[in-house]
Amino acid sequence: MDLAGTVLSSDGGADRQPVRGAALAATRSGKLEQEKLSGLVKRVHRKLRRKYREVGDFEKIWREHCEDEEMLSEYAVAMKNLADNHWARSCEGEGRIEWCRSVCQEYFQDGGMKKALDKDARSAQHALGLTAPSLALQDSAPCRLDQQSGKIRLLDVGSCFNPFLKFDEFLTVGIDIVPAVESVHKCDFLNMQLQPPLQLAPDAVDAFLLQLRSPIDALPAQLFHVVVFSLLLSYFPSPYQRWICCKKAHELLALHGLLLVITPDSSQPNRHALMMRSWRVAVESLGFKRCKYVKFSHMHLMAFRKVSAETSSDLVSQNYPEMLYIPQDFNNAEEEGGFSDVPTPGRSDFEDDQLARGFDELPDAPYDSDSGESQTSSAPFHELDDPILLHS
Ligand SMILES: C[S@@+](CC[C@H](N)C(=O)[O-])C[C@H]1O[C@@H](n2cnc3c(N)ncnc32)[C@H](O)[C@@H]1O
Repeated sequence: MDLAGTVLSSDGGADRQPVRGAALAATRSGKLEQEKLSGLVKRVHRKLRRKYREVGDFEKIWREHCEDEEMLSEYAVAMKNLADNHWARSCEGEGRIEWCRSVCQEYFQDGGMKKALDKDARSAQHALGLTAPSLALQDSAPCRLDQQSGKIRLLDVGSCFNPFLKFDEFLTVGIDIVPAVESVHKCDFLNMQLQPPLQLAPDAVDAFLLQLRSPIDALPAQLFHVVVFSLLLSYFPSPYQRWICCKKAHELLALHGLLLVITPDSSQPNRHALMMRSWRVAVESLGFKRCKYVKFSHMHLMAFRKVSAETSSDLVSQNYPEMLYIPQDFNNAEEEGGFSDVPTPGRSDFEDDQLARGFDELPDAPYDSDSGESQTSSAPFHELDDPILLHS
């Protein structure tokens, strides 16, 4: 191999060698750029966590964080660049968006919602000891999609570059503290206010969404069929902010709507089984029921149905917000480069029991643990292959 990476061959292909060398060089420089961009994103996450640990006052550090426009703009450009030029080019990174899309199609368009409601009704009958079909089963009319446009109203929180905009079946509202593209509205979801639900016909609700302009400070409750948190919750340095987001999502969703949560984790499926069980309990406590859970190489992907009209937030008897933890919440060594993915304290009997039960949770990729359906027959899901970013 010469200095430019040209490989000598015996088949007279010397004229192809410079091309191959150039391709190798381009791949290498692409990788380097990807690492640089991922590093920038990762540094922003780390800085926020470090400040939270040092200062403790989340309101204060969040205000300062949102005021640092230069840093946030660099972050937004880096995320968009990663999506456009690195993940998209190789199909990496598209997986999570395609997964969200296919879950919505199955649920809203291919009878998934009706199946879920019928199942709920059967379980309720069973619990009451009934055998004959009851009214509940016959009347399980799903929340109707807009009769005019038939579009699925989707709120993408932390949208950055608006990845759902290109899909016709969605009426997408993308929001972000620092939008990377014009179609995303500026909005801090943590501080966004909720208004009473709109009392409008479905087509007027669509018109309302289409006329929204930046910045968005408030949104009416029960407005959306889907809320997406794609790589959002781990942005926050404390479980409490994750909890606030999930609670708000519940309030913003129509009954039977879906919350889709994607969170990074490059470890083996069973490594954080206890953590994912904990997330499930916390999110379900708000009035959701998890209906899908898959683990890709670098992330967990979960779908929760809104099953109760009321948003319950019983913070007294259980410490639900704390249950939305991530390994980095406990990791003090990450700044020194001694990043270890998860704390490893000794376990109590109770924790052992919880851990054992956690293993019941696990999807055996590509198996979907909650629907009980194999995904091998569905369209292939590509996985985000950027452990550098995902370990941030
Ligand atoms: C890791 S990026 C994920 C981008 C995109 N959803 C994806 O899956 O590639 C997290 C995004 O969440 C945004 N974000 C963080 N806190 C937010 C908040 N309180 N309200 C709205 N967006 C927020 C960030 O600005 C950033 O664009």
